[in-house]
Amino acid sequence: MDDTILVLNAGSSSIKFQLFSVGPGETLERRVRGQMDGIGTRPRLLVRDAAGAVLADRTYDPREMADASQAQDVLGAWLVGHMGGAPLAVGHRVVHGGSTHIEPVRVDALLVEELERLVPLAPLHQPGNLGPIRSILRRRPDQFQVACFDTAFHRGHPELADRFAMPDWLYEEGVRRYGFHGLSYEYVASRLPELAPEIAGGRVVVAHLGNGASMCAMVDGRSVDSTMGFTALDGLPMGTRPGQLDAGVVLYLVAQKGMDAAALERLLYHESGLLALSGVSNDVRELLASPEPRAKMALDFFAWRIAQLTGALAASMGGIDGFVFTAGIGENAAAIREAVAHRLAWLGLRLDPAANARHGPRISSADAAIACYVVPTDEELMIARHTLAVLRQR
Ligand SMILES: Nc1ncnc2c1ncn2[C@@H]1O[C@H](COP(=O)(O)OP(=O)(O)O)[C@@H](O)[C@H]1O
Ligand SMILES: CC(=O)OP(=O)(O)O
Ligand SMILES: [Mg+2]
Repeated sequence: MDDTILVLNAGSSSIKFQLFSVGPGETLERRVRGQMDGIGTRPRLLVRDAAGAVLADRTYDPREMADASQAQDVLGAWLVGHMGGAPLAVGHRVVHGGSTHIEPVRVDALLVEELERLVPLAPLHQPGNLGPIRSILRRRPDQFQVACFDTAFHRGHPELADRFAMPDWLYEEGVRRYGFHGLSYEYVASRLPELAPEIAGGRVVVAHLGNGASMCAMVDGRSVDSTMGFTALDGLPMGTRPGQLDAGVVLYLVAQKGMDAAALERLLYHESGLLALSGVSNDVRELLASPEPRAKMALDFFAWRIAQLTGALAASMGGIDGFVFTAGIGENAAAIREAVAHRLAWLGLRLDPAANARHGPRISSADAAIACYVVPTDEELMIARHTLAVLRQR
């Protein structure tokens, strides 16, 4: 196992992992790819080898896997049993790096302590990211571990995109628009020169549509704006998060409804979004299959907000040359892509229905003014590249 890199990516609805072997010339070759999802509802562990053959496919009783920390324990046990030894390094996605942590960095106890302070800024993710780091640090203190930050790719934003219109002291203490899904955007940016050379150097909106969803304004492969802000609550509506919200709603809930921080956190991170609008599910697969009018309304709301915020990001870039869909919904839901394109027809986004149905890569029609692509993301590969680089710098 001493030539492998293990990568863990804990998202809001899943824990993904991949095992890579480091080949000659520092190439990374995927050996195993797995995912634990449906945590709390229909927990399922699905693991495949590089050729796609299923290595494990197990479902669990939701009562024995009600939260992410139980899922981590089960996954940890599976990995220990199947990896046959310690990897060269473990790379982790850490959703919030705050204003000080930008570059991927080797993990030590002090770092974990600092990242722990950011838990209130990413309560849905940071605990799930730090749990495995802490547990490996405890069991195998010498294991080389690297933290890669979801906020890093956005740290070069111009001042206007980095600020709220609020007093300076808040900005100074870190109340800024960070942006997230940066590892995904960084990976997409690395793929564009090969997959979409005509837009790679131009102005591109990348839509990362998963259970968490955001969009990035990318100019020449660099992020200049994002729909997410201080936390992963801003911007688009998501599985269980509302997206952009008038701050007056929060004041009203506190002053008139007596909600405390814990109740607000539950409402804003777990009980809003597509789940609340539809009353059916946070999972777009279920919403697409549902006959409920509210499920259709929730999906309309999603597409409408994506279209609206595309206008905002295009304004940040002074125009738009390309649009890229990625992540669970963006890569798989042709109907959502079609609904977004329909609402952006005025901007010149038009799809080729056959290409859209086969999920790309290029899905825009020949007469479209904006080139449109589906680019499957690979946050784990991005993390593995960073992890190897930090390991070699040692
Ligand atoms: N075939 C599909 N059709 C529509 N939506 C899908 C499909 N497959 C996955 N999804 C959506 O993708 C979401 C998960 O995306 P993913 O990027 O893995 O999320 P996260 O990393 O936030 O856990 C699911 O909630 C589901 O709504
Ligand atoms: C930042 C974020 O929302 O991540 P995810 O989509 O993995 O939940
Ligand atoms: Mg994700």
